[in-house]
Amino acid sequence: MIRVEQLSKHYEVHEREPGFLASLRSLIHRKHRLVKAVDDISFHIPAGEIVGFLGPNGAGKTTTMKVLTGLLHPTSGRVEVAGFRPQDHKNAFKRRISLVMGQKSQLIWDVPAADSFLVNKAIYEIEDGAYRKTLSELVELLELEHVLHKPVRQLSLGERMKCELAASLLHRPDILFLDEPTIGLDVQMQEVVRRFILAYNQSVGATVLLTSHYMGDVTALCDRVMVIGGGRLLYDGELSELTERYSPRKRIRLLLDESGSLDRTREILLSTPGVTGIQLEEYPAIGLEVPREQVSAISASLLTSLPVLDLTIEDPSMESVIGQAFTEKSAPSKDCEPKLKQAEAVRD
Ligand SMILES: Nc1ncnc2c1ncn2[C@@H]1O[C@H](COP(=O)(O)OP(=O)(O)OP(=O)(O)O)[C@@H](O)[C@H]1O
Repeated sequence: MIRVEQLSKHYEVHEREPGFLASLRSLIHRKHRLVKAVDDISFHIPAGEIVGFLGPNGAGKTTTMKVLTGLLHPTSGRVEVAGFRPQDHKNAFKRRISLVMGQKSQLIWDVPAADSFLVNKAIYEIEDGAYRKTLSELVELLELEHVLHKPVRQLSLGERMKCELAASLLHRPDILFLDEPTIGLDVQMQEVVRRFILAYNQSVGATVLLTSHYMGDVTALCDRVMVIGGGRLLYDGELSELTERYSPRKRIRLLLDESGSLDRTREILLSTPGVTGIQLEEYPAIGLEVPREQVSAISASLLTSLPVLDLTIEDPSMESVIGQAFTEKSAPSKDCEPKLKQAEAVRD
């Protein structure tokens, strides 16, 4: 559905030093610097898949999305989306895709969202029956009934985001590019948007490429992730594998019965092989780290040696996993090199 081969997008930026004289000098001698926003990346996303596109600020995620939707021309490489070259701007292509940018609004600020929807109806030439049917489905799924007729500027961020999603999906695209769709939303609203994306993916069979800094979005929606940094694709594979590779430890949280003594607890933890990162500051709540493959054995042992009221096992945050992936990429070990290279091959 989406095929990207050796895509690069480079910008030549004019650099000017501060100050009046430097401004004058730059009129004659212009200094340029090449910014490799996207640098030789290849991947393939089959129909119906939801893929998380992760990376730090300035990594090249938005640039890639803009190339995939035809907003930017690639400097080099081949891009094919639903059989189209996005840069050809064919109407048939535009009807298949949608780009939702959490940071940018497509709704008209001073009029109700319902009016913006009518504008989209006209742009995409949606016929009346199909429009009414899709609109009523979207209004129900996103619970938009009470906000549809208020001017957009009076809506809360969450209400506006739901209207943005509805506006973007009225033409029932089957390929979605979602750039930070939950940015700034509270936890409850993030959950509503996630559930909606999943429901849309399942009902339309839509292919989704999603960027987000909220790892909750990624873990809830994506089995596969691509990690980009400095314009290069650093990882392309299963989310679970990324977590296992770059985070070989899990966290165990324990809540103990206060009848036990702190000193005795410390002694037991220190004498349990594999336990590190012991946090006792909030005793009787305790945090510790254990090797991933020993998590069951150590949990079982702690349940017998300590007066445990509650035990939870957690994966590390995705931020720390990605941070680790970046550290290793800058100084790759023999072990991680093949996996990182795998990202450079096109997936079948
Ligand atoms: N029009 C442009 N001219 C010059 N450089 C640009 C331009 N657009 C983007 N860049 C640069 O390209 C790089 C990638 O930017 P991009 O917006 O794709 O990053 P991103 O991964 O989406 O980051 P964020 O998470 O902050 O949105 C950045 O270094 C950015 O400054």
